[in-house]
Amino acid sequence: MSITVSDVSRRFGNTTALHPLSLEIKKGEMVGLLGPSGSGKTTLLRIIAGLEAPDSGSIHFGDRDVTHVHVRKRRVGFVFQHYALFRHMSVFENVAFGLRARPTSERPSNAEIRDRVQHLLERVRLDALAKRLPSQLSGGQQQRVALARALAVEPEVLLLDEPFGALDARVRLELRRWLRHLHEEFGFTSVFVTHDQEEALELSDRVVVMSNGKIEQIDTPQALYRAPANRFVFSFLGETNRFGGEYREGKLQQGNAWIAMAHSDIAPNEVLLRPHELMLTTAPDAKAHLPVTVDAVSPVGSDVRVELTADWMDTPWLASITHHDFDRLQPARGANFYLVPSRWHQFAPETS
Ligand SMILES: Nc1ncnc2c1ncn2[C@@H]1O[C@H](COP(=O)(O)OP(=O)(O)OP(=O)(O)O)[C@@H](O)[C@H]1O
Repeated sequence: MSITVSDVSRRFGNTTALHPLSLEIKKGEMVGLLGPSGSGKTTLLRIIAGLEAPDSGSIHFGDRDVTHVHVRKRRVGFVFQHYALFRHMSVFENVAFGLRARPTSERPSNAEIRDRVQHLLERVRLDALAKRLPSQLSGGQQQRVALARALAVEPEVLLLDEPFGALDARVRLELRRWLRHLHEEFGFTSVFVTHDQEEALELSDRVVVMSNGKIEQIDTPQALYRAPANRFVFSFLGETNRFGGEYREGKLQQGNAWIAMAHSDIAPNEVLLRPHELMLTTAPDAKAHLPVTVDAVSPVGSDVRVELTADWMDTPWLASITHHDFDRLQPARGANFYLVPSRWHQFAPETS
């Protein structure tokens, strides 16, 4: 089922939660709505679900205009972070609930319900726990029940609002993979809300980046990361170091620091750099003079993250260096080095 959002807007009193925006989600696609708190992600999801009415615009599922169709008749499945399971019902009954609640004419037989629930519980690897109550499950297991419950009614559209928000990092990672597999097996169209960049980039076919009730960019994760449309998208998608200064004599300068570069009309006074685009060295380069002092070192992970300070910075910078360079340079707290950038980025200033 494709979803078409056309010129949808929504205000709450004086707050504009959504400026008129449009979005086309293809059948079978998995789309992540990504943005900072208050950017309008949940409002957009709730309007697609039918839990909230837009002030203007329309929502179509395929050719069907569902703008004024009640949530119960839209045949969407939900998984919300705080959309708790029924506490007094077993895992099995929680998953069966949506089927049993159907009007008699549409309700499957008890045997069919049993088979379908059984199959779903196997898919989420909870068949052994079918008789337990939700309180006897871990948080990750509960979210798997919530997903099975949403899928039991065979929705063509699955909507998820921060579904794994409350879980620890490892369980999150496991559930993400598992959601992706189910998505491919069942072929539904999914829209999920997250403020976690990594989650959006890993799960989505396309990501919708939002800020202040507007869509900043809609693209595949790769295209978003490689070709961000603007400064906001660049900054939001990954850690960013900022060098601000004045352009003089072929260099962008700030205090005793400078980077040699061609003049830029779009952003003459600023460049942005990712942590992995910086090299830590013991001597300055002919193209850049960026003296820094090591403030903290975190050698956990595939790279070593080094936090750096200097008088010429607005806020501390982050460089990520290889373990090999870390062993060679031994950057202890308080030690002085230079940074050599391999690449930088320039964008027009943000307007809002
Ligand atoms: N029921 C409501 N009444 C008043 N204001 C609301 C209501 N729902 C949302 N808003 C406002 O609309 C804006 C968008 O909120 P929304 O919940 O859609 O953002 P979000 O991107 O999902 O944020 P978060 O990640 O914090 O959930 C915010 O400024 C919010 O305060």
